[in-house]
Amino acid sequence: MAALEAVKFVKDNDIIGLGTGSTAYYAIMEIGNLVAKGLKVQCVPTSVHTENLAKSLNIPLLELQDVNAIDVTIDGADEFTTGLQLIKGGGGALFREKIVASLTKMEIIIADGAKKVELLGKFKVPVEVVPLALTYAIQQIEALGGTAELRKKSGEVFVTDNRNYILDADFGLIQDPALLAEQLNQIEGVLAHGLFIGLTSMIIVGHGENTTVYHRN
Ligand SMILES: O=C[C@H](O)[C@H](O)[C@H](O)COP(=O)(O)O
Repeated sequence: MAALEAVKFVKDNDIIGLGTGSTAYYAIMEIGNLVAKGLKVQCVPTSVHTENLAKSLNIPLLELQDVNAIDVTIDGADEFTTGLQLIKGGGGALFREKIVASLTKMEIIIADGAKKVELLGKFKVPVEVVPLALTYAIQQIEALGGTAELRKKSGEVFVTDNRNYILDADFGLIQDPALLAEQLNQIEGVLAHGLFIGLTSMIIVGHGENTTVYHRN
């Protein structure tokens, strides 16, 4: 329901950012339906997985490096506050998602109500790190009071679409996400992290057949 509500903001001739994950999937499927019925949009995927899904639906695509601005992006989140702060990157797509969000005029997050929190941080903060900087980045995260665990999938080190690693960083409940976001940005070798602060226009939360919308103040 949240995905269908979000897709109502998509108009003919828009450039649309396509998020990544099991929630964004529903929005991409709906955009595919509308494109098949004649909607004229061009889309920017936030991951290789989303790119492949969009191609399978014949959704016209643009390369991220060729785009100056994006009208609407629909993406998911791993945690959110009603103040529109997010943790993203549970699926490892955080870097492209952050570039796309930063280029986007209306960033719409769609999520299940169970992801709503008072304070971010129960979900570990994904930090994408250039492999050479792994040990240094772990030291720096520890110096900030966190612990960092190298993400693995099926027993193998998880490698992002950009050929980097993910550290899942635990800082406990985060009192000042904007400050932590800046501190993580200062670590050499960190490409991006999953704290999305000041990037979201609205969050649409699905509850069964109903939705609740949180707007930027
Ligand atoms: O890297 C993945 C993205 O940030 C997703 O938007 C996030 O992990 C939420 O995914 P899902 O909708 O599958 O819970």
